[in-house]
Amino acid sequence: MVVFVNGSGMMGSISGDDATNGAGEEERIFVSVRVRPLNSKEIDKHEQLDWEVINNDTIIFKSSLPDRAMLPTAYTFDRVFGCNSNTRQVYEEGAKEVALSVVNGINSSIFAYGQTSSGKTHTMIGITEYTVEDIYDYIQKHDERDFVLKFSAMEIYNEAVRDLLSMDITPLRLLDDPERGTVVEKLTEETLRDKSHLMELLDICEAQRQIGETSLNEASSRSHQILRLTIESSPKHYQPKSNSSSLAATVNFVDLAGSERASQTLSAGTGLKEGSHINRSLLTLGTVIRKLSKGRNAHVPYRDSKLTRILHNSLGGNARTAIICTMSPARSHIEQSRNTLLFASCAKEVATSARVNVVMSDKVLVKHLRRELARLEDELRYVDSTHKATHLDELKEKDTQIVKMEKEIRELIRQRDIAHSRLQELVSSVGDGHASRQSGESGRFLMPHARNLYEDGHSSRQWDESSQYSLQFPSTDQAFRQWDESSQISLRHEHNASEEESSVSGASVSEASGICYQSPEFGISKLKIPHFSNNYGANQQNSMKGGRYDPHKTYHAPKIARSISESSEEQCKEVQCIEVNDLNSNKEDFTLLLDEDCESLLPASFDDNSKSEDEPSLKQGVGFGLSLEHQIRMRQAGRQLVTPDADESLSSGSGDCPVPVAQSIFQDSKQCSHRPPPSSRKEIQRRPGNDPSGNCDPSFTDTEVSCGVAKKLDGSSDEDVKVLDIKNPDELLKARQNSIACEEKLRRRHSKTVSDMTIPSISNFVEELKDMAQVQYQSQLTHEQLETHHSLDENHQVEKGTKDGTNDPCYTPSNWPMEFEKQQREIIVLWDACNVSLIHRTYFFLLFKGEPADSIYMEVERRRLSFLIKMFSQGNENETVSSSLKNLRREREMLQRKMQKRLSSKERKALYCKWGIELNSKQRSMQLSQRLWSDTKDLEHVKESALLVSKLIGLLQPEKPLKEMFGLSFTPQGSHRRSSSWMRMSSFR
Ligand SMILES: Nc1ncnc2c1ncn2[C@@H]1O[C@H](COP(=O)(O)OP(=O)(O)OP(=O)(O)O)[C@@H](O)[C@H]1O
Repeated sequence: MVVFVNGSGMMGSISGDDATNGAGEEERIFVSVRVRPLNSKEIDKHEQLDWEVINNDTIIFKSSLPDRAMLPTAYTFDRVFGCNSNTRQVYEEGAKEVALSVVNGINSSIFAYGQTSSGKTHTMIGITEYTVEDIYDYIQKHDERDFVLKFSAMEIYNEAVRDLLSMDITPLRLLDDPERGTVVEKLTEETLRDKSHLMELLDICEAQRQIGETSLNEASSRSHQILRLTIESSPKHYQPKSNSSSLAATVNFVDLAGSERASQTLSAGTGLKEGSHINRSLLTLGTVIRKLSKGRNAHVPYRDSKLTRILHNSLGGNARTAIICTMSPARSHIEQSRNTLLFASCAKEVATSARVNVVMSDKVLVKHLRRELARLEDELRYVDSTHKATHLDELKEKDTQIVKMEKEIRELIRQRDIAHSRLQELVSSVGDGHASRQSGESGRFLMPHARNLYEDGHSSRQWDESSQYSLQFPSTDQAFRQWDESSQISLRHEHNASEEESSVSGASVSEASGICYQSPEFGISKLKIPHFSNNYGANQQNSMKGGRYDPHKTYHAPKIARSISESSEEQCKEVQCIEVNDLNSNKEDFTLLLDEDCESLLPASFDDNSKSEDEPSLKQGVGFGLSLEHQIRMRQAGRQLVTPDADESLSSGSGDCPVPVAQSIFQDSKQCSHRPPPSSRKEIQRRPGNDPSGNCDPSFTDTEVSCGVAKKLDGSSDEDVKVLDIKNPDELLKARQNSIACEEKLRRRHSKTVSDMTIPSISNFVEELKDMAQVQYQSQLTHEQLETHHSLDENHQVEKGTKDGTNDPCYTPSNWPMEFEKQQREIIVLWDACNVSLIHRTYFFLLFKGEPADSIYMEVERRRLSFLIKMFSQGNENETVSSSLKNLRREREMLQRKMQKRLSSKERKALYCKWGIELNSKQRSMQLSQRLWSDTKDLEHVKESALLVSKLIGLLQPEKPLKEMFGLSFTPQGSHRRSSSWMRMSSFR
């Protein structure tokens, strides 16, 4: 409940927040009785004192009259004041606590009830003054709050409400406000300036009050007077945590008219009417008090009189109430005194529920709202700042997470790079390990497995004699016809193979030995196809277990990638072979390996733009048509050729067949059975010397071949090699028959080159060239050593070598510039005739420009191309040419697409004009692609073709000396080659 006091002084009640006001507790009306002393008239009449205050709360009737014997003798109230009690004491002990509740926001009322001249006015004047004094004293002590005191005064005379602070005697209406209750319309409410101001107003009220002379009181108050003091208070400074409530409460000082009977007042006329109104209000007051004293369920007739209507809240509402009943002790007033005590007794039973009122005037409300607004704004700023702080914290946390993740990513990238580097190291170290462990072991071959190459350096396993082997042999009749028996003996001795088995087809074959043989004519040989038991399917396995190699099937490179994690138990026994028909799947396997582990091996000269959907095989091949494994092997082969074992074994060799050398190569070759497939099945079947029984396949087209140099091993003349008649395939074939191994490799390279659209990196291209040159160099060197070892005419050889330089692997003709041009033109023609890859031509053309050291590379290339010419002339021409043309066409298509990607529109137009292509023609880029390397006689055209191709494939700075860039130098060291030829191998690297 909130008491609202407006500016007009109207009072009412509205619903409020009781929780903030304190729960109202029922409190009985504080009832006290004050007995005044006998006045002069009573003294004069010698009035008997029938009442005696025996203590602070009890008054007794001590009359000795017989008719009064039935009366109660004692009345007990909250407080009883005797004749000697002064008003101060009455205030302090009977009214102060209730009256000062107003400063705490609690409405209060102090009533004075009693018959006329009993001392009501006398008491209430004193109570009012003392209360005012204490209120101002309280205000003075509570300077933390602002107080506003307002005063109003009214009287109810003849049931008319009159404003005692106004000269207007027009009765005031009572209004019923649904929120504030009964309000007195237009009642004057003065805001007090100070205490004196209040005193002045009190004087005015006293002067205004209806006073009449009665028989009992010369200045009898004929009306009910209500003095109303309203106190509003609020804290001076807003303090959110403290009590900042604004309070407003009213204290009513009610001086009732005398409750005597009209007859007692001896009044008549106006006095009678006056008395009837007085009694009506008092009768209603008594009824209300009596009703309230019996409980609140009964109807309380507040509205029966204006007095009870106005004092509704003070009697049965939220106000604290104190009633001071005054009485005369004189026997003559015994009846009125008894009635007063009866009224007091009823009032003592009435309870009210006082509550603290948070009172808001408009001004206070505005002030309060402003303060509340400020508080909310402060809170909003606080919340906003807190929210911002939280948001910033979240951002900081996310930033920290991002930094952490970036760090992890960098770490993962670093680990990946380390893994790649480690992989490369392992690949190299494993290869080296194989080479070093193979030499000098007789009867057993270290059989590396492709998988092991990528595992660790201890992956080499002894060749298991229980394994199934099949052998493949040189692909020409000549190879077998010229087979030297001594080599078979040596091999049998070396590998404990059965002679019977070795003599099959005129060539040594042993299913159990798994050896390779070297033809003295061809300078190399090798081959083994270890058994195919695992990973190749039961049919294949069964077909090979009996030593029967199906000549109608071709086999080639093993699966590498999948083998990395497989059981090592299997690794020494079999090398997986895959039919050529499975080439695609094999490629996928290899791709898998490279994708996962060998990405770092990709040539750096290709940027990301070089990748396209058209070139998914970029990673499928590393190097120029040769596998990574092959490159490793080739390096091993080079080392094997110059190991001390080779020298020691010279004596066991015979003639032109250097067994140790052959063995070295052979052993090495055994590691490399995972090679590309033959070009076709027909090719195998047509090969001379092919054993149709199936025990061996002399074609060994699906085996890895180490390149020897026929001309030096079979003693053929230098001219046979160096002077090529490309118009005479038969002659070419005859001249190259002694280099079958090399041819095989070249053929494989050719096959690989034309069949694989991978753009080889120039670095790998160079590596292979160096391998090739290295083999040739060593072959020549070995041949020279063999001749010396077998006590040939050394002087003659030295003289011959010195004379014509042919004993020097790095021999360069004195007229090399002219010779170079001649060979270059020859090679260009051969490239075109063999449908060699344009990229290969480009690399080669840009690398070798006529320096003396280029001679060996030119020689190698010429041999390779000569071999291809021979291949074309062996009845396989149609198929081989078709295949090479097909791949060349694919390469041109790839280059065409590159034009679209790497060349701007402007550049393309310039090229079309330069190359004589109509700008309005269709498929201009294809036309340009078709014209690349098309004119073999125009060296300028060749050069432009090379430069354009190099640009299309992303070769950086093709004009620069590429040979130096890629370490492709071949430095002859003729003066020391006999004593330290093996050391000179470093010059190839
Ligand atoms: N306790 C008292 N001590 C001394 N004098 C008193 C006391 N009470 C009343 N009087 C005196 O009695 C006279 C009448 O008192 P008062 O006017 O207060 O009576 P009243 O009850 O108000 O009468 P009415 O109802 O007619 O107004 C006054 O002169 C007053 O001074």
